[in-house]
Amino acid sequence: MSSRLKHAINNNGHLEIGGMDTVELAQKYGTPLMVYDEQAIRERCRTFVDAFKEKKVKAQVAYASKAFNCVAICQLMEQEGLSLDVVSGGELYTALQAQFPSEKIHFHGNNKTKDELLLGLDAKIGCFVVDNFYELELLHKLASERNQQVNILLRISPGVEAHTHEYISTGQEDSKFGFDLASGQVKQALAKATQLPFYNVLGLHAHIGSQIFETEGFALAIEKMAKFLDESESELNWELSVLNVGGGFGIRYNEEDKPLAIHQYVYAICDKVQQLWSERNKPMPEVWIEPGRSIVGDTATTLYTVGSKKTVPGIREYLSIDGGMSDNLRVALYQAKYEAALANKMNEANDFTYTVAGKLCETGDVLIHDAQLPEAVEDDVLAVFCTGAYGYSMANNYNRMKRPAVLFVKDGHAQTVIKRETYEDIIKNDVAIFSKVISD
Ligand SMILES: Cc1ncc(COP(=O)(O)O)c(C=O)c1O
Ligand SMILES: N[C@@H](CCCC[NH3+])C(=O)O
Repeated sequence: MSSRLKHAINNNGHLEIGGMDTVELAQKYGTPLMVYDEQAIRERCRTFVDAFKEKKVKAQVAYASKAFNCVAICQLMEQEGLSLDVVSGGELYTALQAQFPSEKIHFHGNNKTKDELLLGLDAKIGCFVVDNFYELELLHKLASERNQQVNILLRISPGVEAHTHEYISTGQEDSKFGFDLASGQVKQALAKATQLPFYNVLGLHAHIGSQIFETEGFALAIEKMAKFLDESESELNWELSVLNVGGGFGIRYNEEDKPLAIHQYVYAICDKVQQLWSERNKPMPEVWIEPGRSIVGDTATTLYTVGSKKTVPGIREYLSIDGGMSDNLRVALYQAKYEAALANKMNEANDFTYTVAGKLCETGDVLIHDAQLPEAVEDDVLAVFCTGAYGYSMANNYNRMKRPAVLFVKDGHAQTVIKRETYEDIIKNDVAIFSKVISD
């Protein structure tokens, strides 16, 4: 299969990641196991940052931590000099526990609760991305009660539909996110926000969707924002200093996916802003972006152990593994397609076709529909590639499954960054309704 990704294979014919034999990792740490190539994450971060430097555009690259959030990844992002996008109290709390610099945290969400807003205010985070009129009022009320000045961006819904799965497209008019541009809500919100004394309105934010393979959608959203600013900046006596164009840069999960290189997305965004702002005769704003998937997506591989097989004569052969939709919901949710290999048989021919099924009690719990693999037997190690984004972060305890362990590997060294859940973890919030007295 020439179109497959190239993988490192060691002398034992085993898949290697970060200088580690994945079959040995599976034996030592158990499965399902998520293995992140730490160096690859760092390289993705640097590519984004360097691309802006090459274009000489002042920028903030904020890692969209919803893609994968834990203390270790927040620490890594700080080391790489990135900012952080959070969308909930839980993500914010994790970042703060990791001692991520709060002034580089941006807080998103279409229904941040009062408690979450207070957590952000207490931490003096860098910026709130205000999503709607309710939040515009509420956040200002809370800020004024504390006599605290806050930076905000207004999230707009620019009316640009990214060509992606319906559920991960967010910039269209009919969206739960942001102030609608076409109907005048953005102007109304901006007029209000710029009058409110505890707000420092930095600029606008638009995110058009996820897993995007072209740059036209970003250019269109930027054009729409520039046009809007032409019509409203002077009227409101306000000037935008930050333009946040969100994330959504695509990655290659399988041979159907044809993403651009990271720097091509960044160059296209910078070129468009530079062109329009020079036409507008205005100083360049800071450009902020929020990549999630394109930083971590292709840097992790999930290892599973092969168990039962079932042949449906003349139809298919099921190969079952010890995880499934509890550690990777994306297939059931978006019909996502993944590639896989047998980590212990990397040099064997892929002569067999299997339907890789999870172990959850759900017919739709299939991870790969037609996986081309060597003949698989029990205890083989199945490696599913590109599971780094929205894998662990959407993992769940359906069927009271334990969420997997997560490792960072680098230079022949493995580090646990999230421990495997235990059965004790599974019942830790359960409250018994009576105590059973055991008599002998
Ligand atoms: C507001 C916002 N920013 C950033 C992202 C990150 O997107 P991606 O992981 O596709 O880069 C998302 C998710 O789609 C989002 O909703
Ligand atoms: N969770 C989604 C994308 C949503 C991104 C957040 N707006 C995925 O796995 O592709």
